[in-house]
Amino acid sequence: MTDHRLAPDVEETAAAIASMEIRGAATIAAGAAEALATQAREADAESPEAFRASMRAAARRLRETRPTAVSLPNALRYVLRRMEGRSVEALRESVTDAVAAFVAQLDRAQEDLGQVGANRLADGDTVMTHCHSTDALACIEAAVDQGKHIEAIVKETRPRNQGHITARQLREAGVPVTLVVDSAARRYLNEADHVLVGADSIAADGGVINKIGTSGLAVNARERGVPIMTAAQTIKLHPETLTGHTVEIEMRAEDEVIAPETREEIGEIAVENPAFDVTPPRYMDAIVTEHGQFPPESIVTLMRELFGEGAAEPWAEP
Ligand SMILES: O=P(O)(O)OC[C@H]1O[C@H](OP(=O)(O)O)[C@H](O)[C@@H]1O
Repeated sequence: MTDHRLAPDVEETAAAIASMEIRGAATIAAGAAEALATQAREADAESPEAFRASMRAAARRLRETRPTAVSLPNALRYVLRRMEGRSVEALRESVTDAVAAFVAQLDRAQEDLGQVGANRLADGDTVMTHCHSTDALACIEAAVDQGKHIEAIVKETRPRNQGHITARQLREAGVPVTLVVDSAARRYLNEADHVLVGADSIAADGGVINKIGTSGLAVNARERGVPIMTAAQTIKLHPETLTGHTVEIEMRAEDEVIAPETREEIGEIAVENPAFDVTPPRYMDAIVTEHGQFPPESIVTLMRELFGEGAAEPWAEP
């Protein structure tokens, strides 16, 4: 492998993230970090500069896969900022150490926020979920571990039906599950004590960027008086929003919404498939992180503390 060539694992991981075989903000972050570790191990760069260039190229390839979950650039930034050393060997080691530290931190953060989220749930509660979020599931699983009986109403989450993954994992955790179509959510809010969702990005104003349908669910939950929380480890905090940038919402392929043959039968129509939406902070009761729970409007203080150094792009060509 020469200097700028990407390790096959980087290409494979990038393709898997784009196709959503690897999906979910935290899982994407871990997958991307691990691909950087493989790049570091397999790069046969002859000079430190060539090694650095090959790491930047790998990070650029991973960065371009999906635009919305900020955990991806945050992971790449975490690793590249810790790349240091005067020799290729030293650089290599700094990258693999950074990746190991990053992945350990992700796991720890999820465990810690799970405890915080679990404390908000009471024995006998029914929780409504949307999409599939490992951070959100950590809260329910921790509540079950605390000995609480929790039941779940799981929205299927069109078009990709990640609700099926949630349903399976909750069943494995011993949680009784009722699966409903997305449009049944308001009706079933009558039976829910909490709505619990994950996040792909959290903006500085406390806006929660999560799977499409979250904002409508939040408005309905508020109308019904059901509290809604988002479980989001701090890797989901979006540093660019500190300086007024907005979060790009991914538009996915039209054939995720309608099969080409069916569309053909209908005739000339437009189809749009945004993957995410933004829930304004006033409709969200709490953001649960590994540092405790926050009212959405105050998340900016944590963001400044953890990401105040800005959103530089260490993968850019110098
Ligand atoms: O990090 P965790 O909590 O696992 O997932 C966070 C979010 O990532 C998912 O996006 P997608 O399915 O990749 O589009 C969902 O929107 C979910 O709430």
